[in-house]
This record gives sequence, C-alpha cells and structure tokens, in this order.
Amino acid sequence: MLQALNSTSSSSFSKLFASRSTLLCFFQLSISSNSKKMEEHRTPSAVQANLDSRSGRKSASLSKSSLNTKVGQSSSLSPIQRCRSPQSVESQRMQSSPKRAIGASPEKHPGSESEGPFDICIPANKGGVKLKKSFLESNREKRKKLESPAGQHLRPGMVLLKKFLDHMDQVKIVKKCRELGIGSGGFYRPGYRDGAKLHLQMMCLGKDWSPESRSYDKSRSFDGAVPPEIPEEFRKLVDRALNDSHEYTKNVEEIPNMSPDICIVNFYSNSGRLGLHQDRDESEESLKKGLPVVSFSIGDSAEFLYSDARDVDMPEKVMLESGDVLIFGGHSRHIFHGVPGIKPNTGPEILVDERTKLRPGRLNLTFRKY
Ligand SMILES: O=C(O)CCC(=O)C(=O)O
Ligand SMILES: [Fe+2]
Repeated sequence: MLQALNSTSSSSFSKLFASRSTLLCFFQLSISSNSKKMEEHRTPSAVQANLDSRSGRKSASLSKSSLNTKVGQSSSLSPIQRCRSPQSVESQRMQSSPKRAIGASPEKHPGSESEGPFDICIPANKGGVKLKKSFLESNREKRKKLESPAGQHLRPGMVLLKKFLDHMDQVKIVKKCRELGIGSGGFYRPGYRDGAKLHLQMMCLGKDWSPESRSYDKSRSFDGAVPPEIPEEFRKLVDRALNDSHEYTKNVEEIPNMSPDICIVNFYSNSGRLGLHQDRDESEESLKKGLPVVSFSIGDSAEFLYSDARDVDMPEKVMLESGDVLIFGGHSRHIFHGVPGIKPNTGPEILVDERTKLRPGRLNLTFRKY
C-alpha cells in the first residue's frame, strides 16, 4: 500500500522512506529537494477524519535529552513532502518519475514469499554470521545501560521505558517470534494496495492486519492462515510496561490501560525502514479512548521519528535501542511516526551469538487493542 519517493536531495536524510499506513486511508511519503512543505493528497473523507481526530491538540513540548532531540538540531533533515495517495495519483507519480518511487525498486529481503515464512534467526545448520563485539564495544554497552534513565516522558501520552526488557526477556521474545514466525501465519513481506512492498517482514498475532486492505480480520486473506495467539508472557510484559509508564506520567489517565488483542511483529533487516504514518485502523472506540500502542524494540537500534502534525517540517526523534519499550496513547495516540533506518550491529551480542542467532536487524512488536 505504500510508497515513498526517493530524494535527489544532498541532505543527510535523503534516504528513501517507505511509508506504511495503518491509517483509515494511506499516504505516501516523499522527500523533496526544493519544497519546504509536506504535501498530502488524500480522499476527502480521510481529510475530514484526520482533521477531526487532530482538532484541538497542541504541539507537544520537546524533551532535551540526547536521546530525544529535534531532528533538525542534530542532523540536516531534508524537508519532507508526504502524500497519502489514491491509487490513481500513485500510478501517475510512478509513471512520471519511475526512479523516485520506492515501490518500483523491489528490495531484496532474505526469505522472500516463495521460500516460505521468513526466519528471523539463522538456522542452526547454516553456520551464519557471528558478529562478535569488541571488548570496548561491550563495555560501552554496559556503561550506556548504567547511564540511561529508566524512563522518559517524551510528551503527553508518550513514555519511553529505557531497557525495560532485560536480555533474557529479549532472548525469549526472539525465540518465540522465531518459532511462531516460521509456522503458519508467520512472517511474510507485505505489500500495499498498489503492489509496492513494505521494507520489512511482518507477522500478526491475535488478529490479522493487512496493509493492503488496511483492515483487521480473523485470518489472512492471501493464504487463509489464522494468526497465532499473543503469548501470555508477552501480555504480562505489556501489562508491566503500562504500569511502569504511570511513574512518568502526570496521572494514570494520561496513558489508559490496555489489554492487547493484536500484536504486529515487524522485522527490519539492515536496509529496512518504515515511513511516517499513523496507527489508525483500530476501532473507533479504541482510538477515541486513546488506548495506547505499546512498542517493544529488540536487536539493532533505530531512530524513531514522530510528529504531532502531518505538515511539520522537522519531526522529533528518539533512538530506540534493544529492550526499550515505547508507549504512545492518550493525546499521543495519533502521532505520525516512522523508522527511517536501522543502525547496523548495535544490538546486544547475546541476540546474535550462537544462543539466539537473530539475523542482523531489528525486531519490533507493537501491541494494540482493536
Ligand atoms: O518499528 C517501529 O518502531 C514502529 C512500528 C510501527 O509503527 C508499526 O508497526 O505500526
Ligand atoms: Fe505504527
């Protein structure tokens, strides 16, 4: 469903954005070298829905921590031009500038659809990559852990719990996702309505969410597979994260409690990415209540961009590292967010060594209530 346009800009942010939308209607993200404004094309109903949902909200203030800076302060983010496009607009765009359409250049992912479900770990019989970290690197990791504050209140309704998942939790999550991911209903590389592919592998738990139809269902339309249940141990972690988040909010109502019935598991290889989007395909009731999205990051680090409005020039950004849990609900439930890229070889060694053998990349689990 999504597409993004490449940039010819010399900016450091000229990397392609693949934009995936869990919106009622989707959009594509493009980066323009000559425009300072984000631009959007969407259906009138979507425009209305979006205006309705965002009316009356103010821009949030910024945290000044090193992990949470205005994008423009530390890097020269190029202006972003974003288009959620009906298919016709999309096709025209691809025809007029084929080289700039992300979906036009299929990305090579290991484990494509034809090979069966994607395996996020390197199978035992394949020697695989062993990325041993240097002693210095390992020490740096330990120091970082000690220095990192336990939680950050990023803006109303949005809390980041640093290193919330310990190494053993992370190993268990990887192993469980691997086991489920190679079975029925496991990982696949999803596509959008116009045929463009997302730059990640995805698996749903509890319910299916399709980027193509932008809807939830009991089973997957393309193969009829019923998604595996959300494991109980995952639910417990979500519960604990939500409880802990209240230590950092003004009051408990700021992030309402939520019992997930869907988990979207994404695996990003080193070239994976996800364009700015809103998570808005959940039920009206869930969205109205601001029931939070609880997001686990495991493996390599990634920058997470977020902004309150679609037409903002400079989204804020925060680094998501292995073990971090990001929660956005309440007033932040409708934030635009995306992952512009993965930082290779930044995950904990225990995930990539013989014990776990996670492929290079990043695993992300977002829990929501439909
Ligand atoms: O990978 C992430 O941190 C974000 C994932 C996300 O936004 C989504 O799956 O909707
Ligand atoms: Fe999302």
